[in-house]
Amino acid sequence: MIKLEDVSFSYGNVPALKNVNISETEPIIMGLWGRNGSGKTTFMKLLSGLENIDAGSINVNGITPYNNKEAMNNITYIQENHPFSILWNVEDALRFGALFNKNWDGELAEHLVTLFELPRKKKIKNFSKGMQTMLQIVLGLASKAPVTIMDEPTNGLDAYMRKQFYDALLDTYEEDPRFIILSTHHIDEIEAMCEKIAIINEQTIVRYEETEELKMHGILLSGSAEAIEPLIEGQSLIEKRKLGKQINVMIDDVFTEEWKARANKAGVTVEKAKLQDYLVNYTTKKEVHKV
Ligand SMILES: Nc1ncnc2c1ncn2[C@@H]1O[C@H](COP(=O)(O)OP(=O)(O)OP(=O)(O)O)[C@@H](O)[C@H]1O
Repeated sequence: MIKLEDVSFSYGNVPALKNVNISETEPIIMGLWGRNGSGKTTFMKLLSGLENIDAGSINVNGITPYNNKEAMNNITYIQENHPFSILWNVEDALRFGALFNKNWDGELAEHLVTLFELPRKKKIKNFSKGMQTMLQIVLGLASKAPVTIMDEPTNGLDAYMRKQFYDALLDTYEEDPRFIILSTHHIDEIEAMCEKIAIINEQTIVRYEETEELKMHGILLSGSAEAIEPLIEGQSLIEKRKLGKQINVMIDDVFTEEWKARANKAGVTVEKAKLQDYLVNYTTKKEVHKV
């Protein structure tokens, strides 16, 4: 489905991606997580052929996307704040979708517009942030492109609408498996939908793993300095805070029964870190060191 080998890209003199390597052969739902400026948008632009790579090789569903008219038939990229015409309403957007997407599913589009309770005649420019996001989701899912890329698809959605999106995505994916990429800053909002997650940091993909595997990482310990210090010796710490006599640490390791037993024996509180917290610490590495 996608294969990038040693891909690099700069905006003029500004490097945005360096030596990116990632390969996925299955039509899965993939999460793309990274902090601000890490290179997510650039990565999605290269996949969709909006920009050309400077070095390396890129293959998306069998094609090199840049300057390739086949890209339109294979790849849909729904940007955050998609630039809809100021004159358009939902019906105009759907007509546009049908015109430019070979696999357009009009029935699905209608179903999603109803599900998301989008007004058909109101100008899109007067939509709320969440309503615009919902319309972007409609266009992304109804395009039925073999490779569908959606930038921040949960942005502005409330909990109820996120659930609607979640259900709609999984329904259409089950019916028509395809390669779907969802980018986000907030992994909690998409992790339940994604089989695998790619982590982008400092302009490259640093990890690409099964969500379940990634979720096992990050151990939080808190207790007195005397109890904690022997436990963390030799471990890779990605966060360390002192609160009076208490120390809180996050260890970059897999949360196991063995860890629980060790911590309990030492009288130290132990819990699994939230994935979002783990990723933030992993990519900032405020206190990365072997003790
Ligand atoms: N048009 C541009 N011209 C010059 N530099 C750019 C341009 N677009 C992005 N960059 C730079 O490329 C790097 C990667 O940016 P990119 O937009 O891909 O990150 P991002 O992960 O999508 O960020 P965010 O989450 O904040 O949207 C950043 O250093 C950014 O400043």
